[in-house]
Amino acid sequence: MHELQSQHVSVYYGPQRVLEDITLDVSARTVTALIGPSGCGKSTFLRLFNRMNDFIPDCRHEGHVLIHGQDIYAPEVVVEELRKRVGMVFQRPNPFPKSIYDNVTYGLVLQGVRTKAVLDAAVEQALRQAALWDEVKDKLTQSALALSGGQQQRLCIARVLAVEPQILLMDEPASALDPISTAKIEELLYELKKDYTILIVTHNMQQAGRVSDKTAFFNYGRLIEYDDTRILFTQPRHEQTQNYITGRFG
Ligand SMILES: Nc1ncnc2c1ncn2[C@@H]1O[C@H](COP(=O)(O)OP(=O)(O)OP(=O)(O)O)[C@@H](O)[C@H]1O
Repeated sequence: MHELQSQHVSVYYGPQRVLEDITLDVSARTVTALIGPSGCGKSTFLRLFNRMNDFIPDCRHEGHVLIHGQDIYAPEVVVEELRKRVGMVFQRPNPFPKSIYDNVTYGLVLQGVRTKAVLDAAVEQALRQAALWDEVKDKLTQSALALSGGQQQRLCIARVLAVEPQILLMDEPASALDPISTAKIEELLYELKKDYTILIVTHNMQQAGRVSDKTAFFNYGRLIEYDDTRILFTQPRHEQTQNYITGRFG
């Protein structure tokens, strides 16, 4: 069974349709890159999977969005439970103005976990998974805001991982980072896909080529092409894809 499915999904902001009839299946434990020119609807598509678009007034969709075959917009779905299963990392690192430790434990504390040994273990595990443990293990009580941008972004990834989601949505997670931090995030994706299904929006073609198994190319709200990354970047079937990946527009 597919982990994520979008079946004939169209999305509207008020009267404006920004995604049109998107059908796409994503397998478990893969990285899928969403690419396309600015404004083509990548972030809107990403946000369907944790129902973040629910926060936007006048945003509505048609069609079905499924996780493990279940329609996540069905009335019986508890959105808070859904968001625990589907973590999200944003373009700019957004740590809370709290200690490194408190950032990582934030979600668990909200869930009612209070046992220090459990929280300690979760902090170490999440920071190791996010490839940050060695850099911060001696300063867990220091403010997260004192970390570098790249470290802050890995901390935000650790914060998401601590609540043990199954799916990670990443909206240009490396766009605000320097090349070394970007390389660390890319290495991390490679490790994380052993356990998680990852959707990542990126404007960086090389990055999409390096990190993803599948790539979906969007243009003007339509899914133009979706294929193995290797094929999409070397033998695209559509002229629009060819023009985009070779830098002729976007
Ligand atoms: N909150 C909103 N209200 C109204 N229109 C919106 C809203 N958010 C996005 N849009 C519009 O929906 C379309 C798709 O936007 P979206 O942010 O999903 O595109 P994107 O491909 O992620 O763009 P970018 O690469 O620039 O981040 C755009 O035309 C945008 O102006």
